[in-house]
Amino acid sequence: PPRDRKKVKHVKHTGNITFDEVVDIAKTMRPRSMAKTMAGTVKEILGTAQSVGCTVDGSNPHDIIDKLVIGPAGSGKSTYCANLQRHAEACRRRILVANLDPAAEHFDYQPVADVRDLIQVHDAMEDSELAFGPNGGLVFCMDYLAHNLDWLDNALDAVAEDEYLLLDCPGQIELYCHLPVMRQIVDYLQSREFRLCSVFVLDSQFLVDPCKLVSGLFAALSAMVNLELPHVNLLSKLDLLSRAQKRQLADYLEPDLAHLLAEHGGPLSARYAGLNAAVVDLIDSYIVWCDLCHSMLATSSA
Ligand SMILES: Nc1nc2c(ncn2[C@@H]2O[C@H](COP(=O)(O)OP(=O)(O)OP(=O)(O)O)[C@@H](O)[C@H]2O)c(=O)[nH]1
Repeated sequence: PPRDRKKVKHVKHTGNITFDEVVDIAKTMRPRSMAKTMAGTVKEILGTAQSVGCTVDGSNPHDIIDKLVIGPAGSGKSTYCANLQRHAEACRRRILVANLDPAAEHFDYQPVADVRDLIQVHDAMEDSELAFGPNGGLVFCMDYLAHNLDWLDNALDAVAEDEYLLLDCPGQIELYCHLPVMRQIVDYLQSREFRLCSVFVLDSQFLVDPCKLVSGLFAALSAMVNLELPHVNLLSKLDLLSRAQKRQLADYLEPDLAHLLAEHGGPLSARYAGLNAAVVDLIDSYIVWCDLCHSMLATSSA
């Protein structure tokens, strides 16, 4: 509100802005921001909104405390959940993890709920009538869960309102990109007052090759559009990057994609210049570049 700054103190802001407005403000403030990346500037703006009492899309910026951990197979979702739970324990805090992967064979966290108590992928594969293969079996199991969501509700009954919950999801990328099942689960959890955001775990190998980078970001983008949740991209396995790749990483965290594709997109890049320009435009319009990095090996994390 307009005010005389010298006379009117302790003004309470009760406004609301949309997340798109936060991103627009971050773009304007970027040259003055101390953050290394655009995502950092967005966080600065969110922090300011929080401190002046302004909500974002109707929620307090700190309100999101349940994370749907998604991403391609083997990208490190379960490892991230286990590490976060261990880290919380070391800080004398509590993070609960629920396993939503009916095909999980091993994970290193103590689950508060485990979908395998409802159905396992082997059930769908070994049933002589169903006789699914591993991928079809997993989709069948997730569909079964979506039709039995009261089970999930009961299993998560122990989770108090202000507790921090991670949902470790399966690695089949089609569940997030075009099948309706994860969206049904998300909608149900939101109707039960879970305040969700999605964490899309992406192997950092994706980030040091421009073509793989585009394909990884497209997968992340389609999950973001399909689930319509606040979305964070998280890079895993940084310890597996070579020294040279680690040096390159900074360029890829906030890249000039058009330049990267033109320089390193392979022999076809000139022929597909128009398509590449459209791809770059689409990604630039929707993705706030990721700067959250994670490594299983704490000593070599970036
Ligand atoms: N070196 C290294 N290995 C990792 C890291 N994170 C995960 N891994 C390894 O990558 C493999 C897959 O990790 P998971 O955490 O099971 O991956 P996931 O995404 O849960 O896998 P799915 O549930 O099968 O999709 C395991 O062998 C992990 O030990 C990391 O930061 N560094």
